[in-house]
Amino acid sequence: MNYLILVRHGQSRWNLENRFAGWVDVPLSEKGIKEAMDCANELENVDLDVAFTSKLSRSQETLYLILARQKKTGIFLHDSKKRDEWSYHPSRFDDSEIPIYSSDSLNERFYGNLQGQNKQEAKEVYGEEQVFIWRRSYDVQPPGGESLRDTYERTIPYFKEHILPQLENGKNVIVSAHGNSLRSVVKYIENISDDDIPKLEIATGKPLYYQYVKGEFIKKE
Ligand SMILES: O=C(O)[C@@H](CO)OP(=O)(O)O
Repeated sequence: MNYLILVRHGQSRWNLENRFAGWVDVPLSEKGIKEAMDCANELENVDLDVAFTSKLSRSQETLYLILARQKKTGIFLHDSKKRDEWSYHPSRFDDSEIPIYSSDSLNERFYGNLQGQNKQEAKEVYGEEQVFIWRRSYDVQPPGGESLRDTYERTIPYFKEHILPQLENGKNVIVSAHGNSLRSVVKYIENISDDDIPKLEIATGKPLYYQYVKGEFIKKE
């Protein structure tokens, strides 16, 4: 029986400052580093075969800290036409090495014109209800940005094409990503309705653990 672990990056500098981050590549805060290290301690004895992350450094930093605790060398397999010829192919990896695939399909929701804005100030300007709708509804796009549906529509095809086959092959998979890309993944694997998805919050640095059994995801506390 193999498993899927989903981790939202530790607190970022802009989570700390209560600003919309989206695709802005802000790093972890000091507290975020500590959260990622606590998460690493929790996962220390969990055997991992393959890692996926976004193109944003906060999710990559979180992943590095998790792998460092496991004394594993994560090796990025970057996309390029020559990758299979020039890269160090995973078939040559030893037990201390783990392939990392990164994609902007796993990036945070693109927050458009809200990126950089303070969330409290946005509530004062646009009203609390409107900001909640932008942040948590399924279908409504924030100005110039992606709705959760838009995020889902890039995240889930990537999940099906790249992550599911690894699970099908019996691999233990970790995905280090973002609040809204992971809300999409959890919506998909737990079959959460559009009406219920606004209630789903994913905490920073707290791993979600699923066993993968015959095509089914079984959540473990
Ligand atoms: O700012 C963001 O990019 C996200 C996650 O931190 O915010 P929200 O939780 O409001 O979707």
